[in-house]
Amino acid sequence: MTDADVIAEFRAAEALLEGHFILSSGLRSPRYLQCARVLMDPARGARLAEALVARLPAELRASIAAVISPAMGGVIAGHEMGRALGVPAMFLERPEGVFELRRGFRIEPGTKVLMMEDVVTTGLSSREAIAAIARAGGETVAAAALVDRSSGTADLGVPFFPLIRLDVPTYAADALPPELAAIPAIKPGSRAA
Ligand SMILES: O=P(O)(O)OC[C@H]1O[C@H](OP(=O)(O)OP(=O)(O)O)[C@H](O)[C@@H]1O
Ligand SMILES: O=C(O)c1cc(=O)[nH]c(=O)[nH]1
Ligand SMILES: [Mg+2]
Repeated sequence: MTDADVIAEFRAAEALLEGHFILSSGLRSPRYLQCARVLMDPARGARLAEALVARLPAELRASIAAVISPAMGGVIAGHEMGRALGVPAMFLERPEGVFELRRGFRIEPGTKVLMMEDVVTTGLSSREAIAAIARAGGETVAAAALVDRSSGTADLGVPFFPLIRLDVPTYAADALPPELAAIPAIKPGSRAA
């Protein structure tokens, strides 16, 4: 799957949003990749996950025993990666503010895990998820995401395999360009402000 194919999937899902968005990090952006709209079509989600799995080096792919993803955005993406890899898929939640495995999800000590995100902007959520996997006893051998919009700045501390890298502007809240400042801001994600 080429970058143009991936963008066509996002476009077909009406997932390339324009406006004024408050991101998980608090940064502002005129563009938002709404992966939930991409993944609302299970066949599309499966196609994208299979394309991403095909990009993983064979040795790495064979080593992955579980996929763990941070809720909410990572849940369906991680589930589709679990299906494509043929391994269990679990997710992390943060009802107390810190990611943890709940719902009876558990892993054996040393389990080799792929951490799957929908979108990486600053990489903070991914790093928090990887730390939670370590607390649960797992070893994150790689990270993956549908979209890396960090412009190469996100350091996750493990090999990182995004399906597509997109250069999308972000701004500090106190440094907005006038055209963005003129539009009311919305916050689509679930991280507490
Ligand atoms: O790389 P970062 O700067 O951390 O940003 C990316 C994160 O932001 C979004 O989640 P959000 O916290 O908005 O919540 P959600 O997954 O519930 O939508 C997205 O799903 C990633 O987890
Ligand atoms: O950084 C984020 O919070 C973010 C950006 C984006 O484009 N899409 C998304 O779901 N989250
Ligand atoms: Mg998220």
